This record gives sequence, structure tokens and C-alpha cells, in this order.
Amino acid sequence: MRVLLIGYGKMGKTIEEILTERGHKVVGIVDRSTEAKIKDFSKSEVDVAIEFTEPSAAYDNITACLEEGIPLVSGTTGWLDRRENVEKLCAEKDGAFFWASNFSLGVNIFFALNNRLAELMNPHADYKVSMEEIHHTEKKDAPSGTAITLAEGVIDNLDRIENWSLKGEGSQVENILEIAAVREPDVPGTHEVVYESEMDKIEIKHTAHTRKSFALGAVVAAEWLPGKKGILSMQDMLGF
Ligand SMILES: NC(=O)C1=CN([C@@H]2O[C@H](COP(=O)(O)OP(=O)(O)OC[C@H]3O[C@@H](n4cnc5c(N)ncnc54)[C@H](OP(=O)(O)O)[C@@H]3O)[C@@H](O)[C@H]2O)C=CC1
Ligand SMILES: O=C(O)C1=N[C@H](C(=O)O)C[C@H](O)C1
Repeated sequence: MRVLLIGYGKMGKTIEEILTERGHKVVGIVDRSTEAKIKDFSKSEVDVAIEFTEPSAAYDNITACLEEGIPLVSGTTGWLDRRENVEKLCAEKDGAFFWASNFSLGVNIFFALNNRLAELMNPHADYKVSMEEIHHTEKKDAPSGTAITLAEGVIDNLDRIENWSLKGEGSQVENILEIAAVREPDVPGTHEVVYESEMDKIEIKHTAHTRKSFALGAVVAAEWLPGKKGILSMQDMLGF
């Protein structure tokens, strides 16, 4: 597979290693500091692009790939306020766009567990739900994209929760799920969902040991994407 890498930071470099291990070819690297731009590449030279940059850069990169007709896998978080525009452009261009807040297999199993737990907690209003995510200090967005996906799972399955808020921003309200975002050096990503009553506490937690788990998932998604159309997700690929 011929891959265009967009973003050559922690994730871009880890993805490059995995692409090489799996016998793929990196045909170009577009980073903030490189001269190469997405428009320098055409769909005849690239099977798929993989984009991990930053919240303020993702939208332009995604739309540039859709304009060029290059199928794209993106894991950049913090830009989803513009998701509708991307969906519209993807449909107009008959493109292929795969996005996930988290590409790790373990986290996607954890998402399913979180949905089921919220469903089970629905009749038990004495349990208060809260969430915590911990990431490295260079992370630009808060809460993490993964925490937002987890919160959406709770909102969809627990009738008493209507929205989420970042802990410390806004007042505590019964029907709002608070997400605490903690920043500590070198943490790849930890997420915990807690239900607590006066009687006891139920905690589910995912701890990433390495960002290789995210990078491998993104490469597997890139291997799966060619030939598909539309907006694609981990649920489409994994089937749960
Ligand atoms: N979905 C998932 O599974 C995962 C998602 N992520 C997300 O991926 C994103 C990147 O994470 P990470 O690699 O750790 O971040 P890094 O900061 O290590 O790397 C980002 C890279 O993107 C470059 N960049 C910035 N703007 C542009 C631009 N306009 N065009 C091209 N390159 C650009 C940066 O350059 P410079 O250094 O010059 O600014 C940097 O090299 C984040 O949003 C993070 O939340 C991370 C891990 C897993
Ligand atoms: O910035 C990171 O590092 C990560 N970002 C993603 C997120 O915001 O959820 C995924 C993972 O937690 C690592």
C-alpha cells in the first residue's frame, strides 16, 4: 500500500514504523515544517493518506484529501464542530473518510463495555456517573476525543444524563456528566468511568501502555479502507 503521512509527530513517526514493519511504502510526508503539501500528491500516486496533526489543522487537511480524491484515515481529535461540513464534502466528492477518536482495539472493546454498563445503570438513579482521562502534558485538546466518545455512549444509554462538561468549567448539575482532564508527563492515554452511590463504587478503566496500539489500529484501518466509500468508523470495521 502507498501511504501519504500527514503529521509527523509522535503518532506519525509510530505509524511510519508500523507501516514499514507491515511492508507498506510511505510515498510522502506532509508536516507543518515540510515543503510538501497535500495538493502535490494525486490519487494515482497514493492509495491512502493517514492524518494525525492537531485540532486546528485537521479540517483543512481532511478537506484537501477529499478534494484530491485521496482516501483518508484520520485520528486527530478536537475538530468535530466541523464534522457536518466534512460529511457533506465527502458525499459531494464520493470520497472515503475513516475517523476514530481512538484506533486501539482495547479502547473499542472498552467503548462497548461502557455502553452496556450505562444501559445496566439506567434503573439505578442512586449511582452518580463521572469520568476521568489522563494524558501527557503536550496534549492540545481537553477533554480527549476518547472521553467525548465515552460520554456520548453514556448519554445514549443512560436516560438521566443529557450532556457532558469539562470539570472546572461550569457548575455541577445532576444531568451533566463531568469529565476531569488530568495532564501528567509521558502518559499515552488513560480513561476511567465511575458510578458511585452511598453503598459502593463501580469503576471501569482502560490504560494504554504505548501509542503503538493507536498506530496499529490506524494502519489496519488504512489497509481496510481502499475500495470503500463514505464516512467509515471502527464500528464499521470491527463489527461491534
Ligand atoms: N485517534 C487516535 O487513536 C489517536 C489520536 N491522537 C490525536 O492525534 C493528534 C496528533 O497526536 P500526536 O502525534 O501525539 O501529536 P504531535 O504534536 O506529536 O504531532 C502532531 C504533528 O502534526 C504537525 N502539524 C501541525 N500542524 C500541521 C499541519 N497544518 N499540517 C501538517 N502537519 C501539521 C506538527 O508539527 P509541529 O510539531 O511543527 O507543530 C506535529 O509534527 C492529536 O489530535 C491527538 O489527540 C493521538 C493518538 C491516538
Ligand atoms: O493526544 C493523545 O495522545 C491521544 N489522543 C486521543 C484522544 O484525544 O482521545 C487518543 C488517545 O487517548 C491519545
